[in-house]
Amino acid sequence: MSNAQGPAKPPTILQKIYAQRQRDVEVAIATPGTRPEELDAYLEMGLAPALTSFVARLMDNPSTGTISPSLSLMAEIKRASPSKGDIAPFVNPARQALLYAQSGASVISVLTEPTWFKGSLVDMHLVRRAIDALPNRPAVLRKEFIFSEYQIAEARLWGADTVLLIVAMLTQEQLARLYAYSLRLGMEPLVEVNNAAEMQRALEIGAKVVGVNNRNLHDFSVDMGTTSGLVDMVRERDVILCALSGIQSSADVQSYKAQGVNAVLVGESLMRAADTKQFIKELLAWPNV
Ligand SMILES: O=C(O)c1ccccc1NCC(=O)[C@H](O)[C@H](O)COP(=O)(O)O
Repeated sequence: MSNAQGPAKPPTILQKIYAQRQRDVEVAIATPGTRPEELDAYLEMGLAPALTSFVARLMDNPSTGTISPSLSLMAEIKRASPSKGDIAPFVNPARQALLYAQSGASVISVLTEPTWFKGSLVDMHLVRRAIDALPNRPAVLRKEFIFSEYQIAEARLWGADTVLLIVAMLTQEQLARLYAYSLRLGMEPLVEVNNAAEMQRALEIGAKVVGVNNRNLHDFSVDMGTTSGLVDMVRERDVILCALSGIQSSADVQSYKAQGVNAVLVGESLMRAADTKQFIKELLAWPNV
């Protein structure tokens, strides 16, 4: 297809995922039992489980209060991805979450997108159930491509403490509206950015937790300097800064720590680790874990 501007560009992976998720949500909202009014009724009945504070949990890790405070870990459950294909398709998310929790993770991120990541709300719910009774349990993040209040209500009902809002996918009006709705349900979102303009948009809505994705979601390229390049924009602000994607070694983590980054989100390298606990021990170098 072409127009006056020349041939139409093929959709990026982010656009493809967004289009598929719109179709998925249309089916869910038309299905008896999961219509929006039913989700609202469950929320009004107080059926969503108790929340833990994402912000408080991110500020707390096994090195908090020591002479060498380090950054916090958001540990991800990731069966597959568009860039890598299958990573750990047969993982038991509940068991993996327990390993993460026992290793000192502050947050457990669960990809719930089914087509490219092979995730689900069932995975997230079972993660929540597995860690629910632990003292000072990690917060649960619904890692999703969110464009509607409906997905945030689903997240809250199925046990999330926070949700991901990807600035690149949303208009500023949508971003502000979804951010406000998430706060109304008691969840401070993780707002994801990939460049200075997106960081500016996140700061404009008053985001308290901002994640810089080192992975460009349009072409899959990973640049670990993406986070470093945006650190100065939040230095004097009351913002928790997180580095997302591509983190594989303690050198990566130490470098972000030195730059003032507060947390790292790690998926693939944790899912591929032969010994998850040992890997986290080496990666984060927290005392007493
Ligand atoms: O991981 C991908 O290939 C991907 C492609 C398109 C959109 C999102 C994608 N990943 C989501 C994430 O942000 C990562 O799962 C997360 O940051 C962890 O990254 P990693 O440690 O590199 O697995």
